[in-house]
Amino acid sequence: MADDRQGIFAAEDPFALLRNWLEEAGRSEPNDPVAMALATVDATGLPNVRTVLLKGIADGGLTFYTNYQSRKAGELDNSGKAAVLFHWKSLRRQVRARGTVSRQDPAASDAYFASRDLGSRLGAWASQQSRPLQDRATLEARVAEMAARFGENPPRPPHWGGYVLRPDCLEFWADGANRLHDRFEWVRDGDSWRVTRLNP
Ligand SMILES: Cc1cc2nc3c(=O)[nH]c(=O)nc-3n(C[C@H](O)[C@H](O)[C@H](O)COP(=O)(O)O)c2cc1C
Ligand SMILES: Cc1ncc(COP(=O)(O)O)c(C=O)c1O
Repeated sequence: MADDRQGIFAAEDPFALLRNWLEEAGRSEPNDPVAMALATVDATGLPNVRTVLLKGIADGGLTFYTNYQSRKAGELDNSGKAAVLFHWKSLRRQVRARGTVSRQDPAASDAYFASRDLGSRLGAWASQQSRPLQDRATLEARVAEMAARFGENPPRPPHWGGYVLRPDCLEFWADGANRLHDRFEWVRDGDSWRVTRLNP
């Protein structure tokens, strides 16, 4: 097969390509260029999806942070699998990735948590993410309680931290005229990647 993967699709590996596209999206998207839809499945196989922010790309993994007692955490821990999707409307491009997922090394989660602003650190203590909440005032009272308990230096809550998604398949898509889009799928093949152009 002729290798016609050039221009915006040219890269040595899919993570370098994703970084390039994220950099472009950072210049053109009005908000949250790192926002990605995170898909999981529940114990019955029913899918679930919500947005999270990508916070790092390293060693073949994509990192995001959340509450370890949330609905998504239950599904991630249970299945060990996930998929993510970026859609940058300003670029008319999308990227998807799927693979295995595991909790991040606690020391790395500590370091990221420490970099967050104080309000968000207290918020992570206060929010029982995905569980019912009686009213807004209850949440605000919990934030005040946590502020009184921890002051300026809250440690990372045991119920909050990172996940690392290690994709074995990523697809890069760019809009084309007449819906004849360009698509390239990268599939892990041992230590390297096999790239296939797909029909639009
Ligand atoms: C742009 C955007 C970014 C978000 N980023 C995160 C995130 O990084 N981590 C997170 O836990 N929730 C994030 N959320 C909230 C989630 O979409 C979701 O509502 C929450 O995590 C609860 O999901 P769950 O009940 O499926 O666990 C974000 C929402 C939006 C719209
Ligand atoms: C509940 C929640 N946790 C985590 C994040 C992302 O991490 P950070 O707040 O550190 O940017 C978001 C971003 O919207 C969020 O809504």
